[in-house]
Amino acid sequence: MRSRLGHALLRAQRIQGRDVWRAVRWYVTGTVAVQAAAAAAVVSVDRVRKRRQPPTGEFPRTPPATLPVAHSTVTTYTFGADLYEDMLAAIRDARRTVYFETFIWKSDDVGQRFKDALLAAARRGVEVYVVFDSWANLVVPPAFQRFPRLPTLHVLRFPLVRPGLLTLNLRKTGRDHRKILVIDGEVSFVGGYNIGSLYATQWRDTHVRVEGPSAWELENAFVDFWNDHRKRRHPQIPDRGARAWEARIRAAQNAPNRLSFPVRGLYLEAIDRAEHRIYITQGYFIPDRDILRGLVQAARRGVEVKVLIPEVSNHVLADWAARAYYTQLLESGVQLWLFQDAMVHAKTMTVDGRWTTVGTTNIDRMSMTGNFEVNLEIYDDDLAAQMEKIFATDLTNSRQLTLREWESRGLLSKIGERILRRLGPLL
Ligand SMILES: O=P(O)(O)OC[C@H](O)CO
Repeated sequence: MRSRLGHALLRAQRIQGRDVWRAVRWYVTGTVAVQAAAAAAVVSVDRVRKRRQPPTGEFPRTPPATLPVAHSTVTTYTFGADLYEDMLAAIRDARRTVYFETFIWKSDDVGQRFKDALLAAARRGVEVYVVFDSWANLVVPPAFQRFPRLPTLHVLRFPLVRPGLLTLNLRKTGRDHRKILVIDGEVSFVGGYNIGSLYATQWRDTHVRVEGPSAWELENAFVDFWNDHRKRRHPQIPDRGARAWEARIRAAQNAPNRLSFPVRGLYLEAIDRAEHRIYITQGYFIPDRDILRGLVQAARRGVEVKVLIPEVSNHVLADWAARAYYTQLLESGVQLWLFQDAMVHAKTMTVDGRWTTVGTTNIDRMSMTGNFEVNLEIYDDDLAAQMEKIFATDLTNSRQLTLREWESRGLLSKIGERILRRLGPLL
């Protein structure tokens, strides 16, 4: 009797277990299908809109400015053509070493000029080290990604497949999202600019050039990455340790292989310290809960918080994922400014006119805790003033999104946002 009851209970449990499992499968499949449909709809509408009304790609420019910072100089760039000319000139002037690292490297005119300049440097005996990300350049013709064999040219294609994704080993995940150029250990560049003709004139981005002892910060960042990821055929670069201990200019490197993500920490710290103002410029702005809370708390304690993002970026899904946070930000008093007519792709922040960061790190999950990134943090009032001047110029090309406008958006948008907000952690 007891065993018959036991069997019946067991069977009932099994049936219930199967039902639960089936319900879970339906829920997951349904959710994914709804998200895929919403994403497809948003992407299609965006394509049509951009075809009908392509962005003009015009925006006010702030000319490059060079300022003394600590014992070095820092030059700010906000227009790609200016930056690329100076980067190419620096490669042409190189005497000993060129370290060049980029996420995207287009095969267009600008990309070809960089390739030619790097090859010319290697041919005249300069040791040239090149790193670029395979995933980011999947659409670039393979022929462009091939280089002649030269004893002074060392090329590292950061691998397409990152095995950690399959083995759940965080150390073996992440894309190389960095953009660095270092010449002879004396001049270095970093910022948001990838390499390509579009970025030369039609995207608003920010890069800096550091000349002097603090150029070492980015040299060291390159050497660390190279030595950690080089193949057996690649020479090791001597890591000479800190030639500059200068606290006013420091590089922070996000490095999944070291389980180290200090750029996120420097953002959180600086936001936490803010007393007067925080100005952020970002191409993709999907803050995690701590950055969001930091900004909300800063605004609530009376800090003027302004976030400048593109009205329409080149990644419409990132735009939609970002919208999930607008209500909370606007309600707490954070100002959202939408850049007009062009993509703004800079990754910068200034706090209280004292502290600046410029680098490659977006405020999104992939950059903050996923990819290899590098940012400079700079404590200097004059540089912060220059960055605030750039920010003010950008605001003249932006419109403020008010809470009232945001709240009056249509029901369809609200539904789309709810569905697409779950993509945030993937971006
Ligand atoms: O990944 P980022 O910030 O360099 O931006 C790259 C662009 O989105 C390319 O589509």
